[in-house]
Amino acid sequence: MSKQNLTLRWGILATGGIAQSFAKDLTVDPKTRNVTNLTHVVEAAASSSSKSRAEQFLKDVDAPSSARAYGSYEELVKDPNVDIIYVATPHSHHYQNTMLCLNAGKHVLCEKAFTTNAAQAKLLVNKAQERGLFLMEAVWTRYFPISAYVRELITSGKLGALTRVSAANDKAGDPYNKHADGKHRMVNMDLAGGALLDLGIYSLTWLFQTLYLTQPEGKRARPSVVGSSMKKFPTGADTDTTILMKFPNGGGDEGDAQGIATTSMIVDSDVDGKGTSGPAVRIQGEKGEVQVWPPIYRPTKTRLILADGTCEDKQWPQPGPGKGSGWYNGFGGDMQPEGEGQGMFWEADECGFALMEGRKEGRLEGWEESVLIMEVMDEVREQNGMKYPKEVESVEYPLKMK
Ligand SMILES: NC(=O)C1=CN([C@@H]2O[C@H](COP(=O)(O)OP(=O)(O)OC[C@H]3O[C@@H](n4cnc5c(N)ncnc54)[C@H](OP(=O)(O)O)[C@@H]3O)[C@@H](O)[C@H]2O)C=CC1
Ligand SMILES: O=C1OC[C@@H](O)[C@H](O)[C@H]1O
Repeated sequence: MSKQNLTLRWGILATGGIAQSFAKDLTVDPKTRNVTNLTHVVEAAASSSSKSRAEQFLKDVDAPSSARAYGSYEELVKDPNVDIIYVATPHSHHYQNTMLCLNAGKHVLCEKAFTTNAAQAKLLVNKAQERGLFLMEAVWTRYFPISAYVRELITSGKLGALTRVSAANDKAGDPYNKHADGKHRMVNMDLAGGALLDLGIYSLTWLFQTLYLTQPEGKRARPSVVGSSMKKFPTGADTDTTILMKFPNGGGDEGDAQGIATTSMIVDSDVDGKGTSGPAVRIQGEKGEVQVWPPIYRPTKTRLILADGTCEDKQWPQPGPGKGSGWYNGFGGDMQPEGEGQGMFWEADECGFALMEGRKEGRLEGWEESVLIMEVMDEVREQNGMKYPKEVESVEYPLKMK
């Protein structure tokens, strides 16, 4: 029987940029997004650096005074009052950290990219299945109302059969000047850096949520990578990646659709930060198209253009008020407009709804799709000779990481 109400007690694993944003978003009143049966609480946080860092984190995110601070992840997963853990470490560590949580019997929301490769992702899924635990990759964008609107335009037939989706997630970070030492997680191979896993995942997300998720469940046809190209930083991490894909039945009865996913940390999809560069996602069907403005991981504007003359702009502000920014993107910069929440609460809500309903997977990106997207990224890396260090791609557990 499903539960009627839930207070979800979160443990935050790691205290970096996105952990701050996520924890602050948990404090946004759920009623501002019409959620009345679910509340979130930051119950505990852990830092691998020190207990005092976790204490400071809890203060910074306005956690209740009863929240516990731990100086190791191992202590956090033993806390009996934590229901679910948000894993907010670099990609390189997701497999080890998530496995630690699952082994301790905790539900997990793990930041994107899910793991460094599909083999690791499959093992996490197997573990969650075996232990009867909830596990979801934190692709927050999927749970936004703007994404629901776009998917509905497709499934209702308003755009007609889809022919092509192109999606660009470009975030100029000036790595050659600012991160030439190669230590920043975006360019550091030891931390599974690179545009593909960090930014390209969102371009793929738009391809998949429009051309794959919209196909009837059980009948979703596996897409293929037709080709790809990469430019690399001296460390070996990709700075620019372009992927061409074919989605069988992505165009419904009309057959295949094409997907073009691009990503860069050299150029920007939103050059002046004001939207002047135009849309970064175009979803094109035989009756018209819908466009999505950058940044495509947190978009707030769409334009629907139909062959019948319709041209409709919509704004999609995030509910709030948020707690100000702790918002950090790969190369710094504050993306959160004043008064708005970041928007990470939608995925947090999904975790709560799933637990109330007894579901183990996310509604809008289940295990099969997360693994499939990792397989696509594996293939693109393979095509371009991009390998992470052995221990980073290892499936051995436990493995002491750098
Ligand atoms: N959804 C979104 O919009 C965003 C998602 N992300 C994702 O979140 C994850 C973390 O990114 P972000 O918060 O920007 O990263 P940060 O570098 O800001 O934070 C990462 C944290 O991980 C912990 N950590 C553990 N081991 C290591 C290690 N060897 N090297 C560095 N840090 C380590 C540290 O916390 P401690 O010392 O406390 O243990 C550190 O503060 C990534 O998966 C990224 O893709 C990032 C930005 C935006
Ligand atoms: O998930 C993310 O979204 C915003 C980006 O700037 C950041 O690098 C990435 O990790």
